[in-house]
Amino acid sequence: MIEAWTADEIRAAEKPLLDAGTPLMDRAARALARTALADVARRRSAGSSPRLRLAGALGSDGVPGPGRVRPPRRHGVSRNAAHGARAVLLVGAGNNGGDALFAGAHLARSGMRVTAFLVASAVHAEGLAALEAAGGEVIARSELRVPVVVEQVAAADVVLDGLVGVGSRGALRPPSGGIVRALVESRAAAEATGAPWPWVIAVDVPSGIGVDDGSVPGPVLPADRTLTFGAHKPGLLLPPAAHVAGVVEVADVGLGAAQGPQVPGTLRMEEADAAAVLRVPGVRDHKYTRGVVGVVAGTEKYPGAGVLVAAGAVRSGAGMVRALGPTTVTDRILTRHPEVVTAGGRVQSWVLGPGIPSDGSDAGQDRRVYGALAAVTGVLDAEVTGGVVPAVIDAGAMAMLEHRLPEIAVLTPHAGELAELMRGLGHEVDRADIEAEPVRWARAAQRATGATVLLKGAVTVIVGSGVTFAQAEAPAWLATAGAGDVLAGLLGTLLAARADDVLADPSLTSRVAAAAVVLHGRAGALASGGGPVSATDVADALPRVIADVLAR
Ligand SMILES: NC(=O)C1=CN([C@@H]2O[C@H](COP(=O)(O)OP(=O)(O)OC[C@H]3O[C@@H](n4cnc5c(N)ncnc54)[C@H](O)[C@@H]3O)[C@@H](O)[C@H]2O)[C@@H](O)CC1
Ligand SMILES: Nc1ncnc2c1ncn2[C@@H]1O[C@H](COP(=O)(O)OP(=O)(O)O)[C@@H](O)[C@H]1O
Ligand SMILES: [K+]
Repeated sequence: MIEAWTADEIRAAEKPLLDAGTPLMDRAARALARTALADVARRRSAGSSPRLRLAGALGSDGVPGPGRVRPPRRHGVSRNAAHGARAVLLVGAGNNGGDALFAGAHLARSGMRVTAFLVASAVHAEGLAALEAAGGEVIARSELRVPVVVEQVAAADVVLDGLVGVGSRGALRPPSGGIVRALVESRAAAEATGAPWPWVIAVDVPSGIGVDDGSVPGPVLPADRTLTFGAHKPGLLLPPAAHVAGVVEVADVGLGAAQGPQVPGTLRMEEADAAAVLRVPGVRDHKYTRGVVGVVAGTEKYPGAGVLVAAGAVRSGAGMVRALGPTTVTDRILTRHPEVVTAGGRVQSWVLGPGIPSDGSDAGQDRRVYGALAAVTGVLDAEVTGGVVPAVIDAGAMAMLEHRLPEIAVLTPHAGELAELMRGLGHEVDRADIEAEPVRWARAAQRATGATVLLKGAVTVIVGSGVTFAQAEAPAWLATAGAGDVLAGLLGTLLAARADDVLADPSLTSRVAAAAVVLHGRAGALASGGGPVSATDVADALPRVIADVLAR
């Protein structure tokens, strides 16, 4: 599990070390210089075409990549390959600028041509002296001209963004904001024309992101790599800031795991954590102990949603799937999945709403959803409903909520659906507002409804009470019709398998939901293999992904 530490938690962890004289900045700067040297050497030895230069930060759809966490490959590159390369340092007033200056001094001593642009009249004095002593060029705040910065950056091999780190508050102020805005424009022009653009390394965080909340309140220079110190910060995991962080790597400066937050608020689940959520059947199990998933999905208008939910549930190992609906839907489900049962009966989880429009055009499906919701919320007697069970509430079912939901209910909107849900709760929001501040709105929905909220996107966020998971394993190819239906079925299966545990400890729900998102993203990646993927392919890849995750 990746645990992110807030700015305050980082400061609290640093304090005793700094008081004891631990050279944290020295460690940070050395790690930064090592990374910059290795990146420049690797790119030079690979021979960087303009396309290659941008490949680190851009996804296939042209949107900066989701900040995947993977270690850099450093072995086998010669440091001499960086000799004569140009580095530009963007240096702010605080310790973040200090890191960049000290790292720049190392780079200059390694033979790189280093230019530092100071955006404040007073910067880290020792760092500045170190850079000057190493022969770096320094452009003072009073001499700063935006076109010159843009020109130098465009001609550089590597840029270290040290404008602001965990001391950041709000959008970048002048002159940093103006410089970064101009650089973002220049980068876009370079991308359009295929002109070269340097490798950008963010020092600790891309300057200008909301370190604790993942917001992007103003201009931010997208990084190819973020070298963050001590621990991840929430903004490196959460969208939209995660999209401008590039590849995130943690430099161990010796903060020590013991001094982190007691209860980390922002997490990223890894494969081993997802494996721990799965319930593997044993000799004493039969289909009912493994969990029955009840599905109310699909209508005459959208029958495929029922088929895809069933596929997600069956292929992820449900003991049994019960699909309820009109025969136009259930016949199609049976044709594709003869193992599905279409008679009513007890279930351990519900999947409600995919393919059911909120226009009331299928009264039968609406009635089934209302009945199941009554079981989830417990408003009807257990004798009638068969008892409270966890649920996935998707698409049309999200428009049918009449009561406050328990945490064992998972709402699974995409941004458009969350906007609709929040408008129904009296908020003036549209899809763009949700996309600009997905975490804020997912948390607002969690508070307003009581449910666990799983907001789908390139980075999917799962909000339970007091915890947010941010998962980024899905390739952009997964943005295809029906992929969300497969996720709903998969999550239904995981909830049914862990229904007793989830009922005993509802806070487990967000963990189960995050595991489903991990498996779904992995299945999308496996089925895609770098190319297009259909929702059916994703469901078909689930058995292999689950086996792989369990085997690790
Ligand atoms: N505390 C330590 O000893 C260590 C800190 N480290 C570095 O120090 C950083 C934190 O240093 P600081 O606490 O000095 O804070 P920062 O360097 O992040 O920022 C502080 C400065 O930025 C300005 N600032 C804040 N918001 C701004 C905005 N929106 N626009 C423009 N300027 C803005 C402030 O006025 C202040 O001058 C970390 O991110 C990390 O890079 C590392 O060296 C490791 C050790
Ligand atoms: N840019 C993207 N990169 C990766 N995954 C994405 C991206 N956009 C959407 N997704 C994922 O694709 C799936 C789409 O689901 P959804 O919008 O519900 O589609 P549908 O309702 O047609 O099934 C979700 O799992 C979502 O997280
Ligand atoms: K920075």
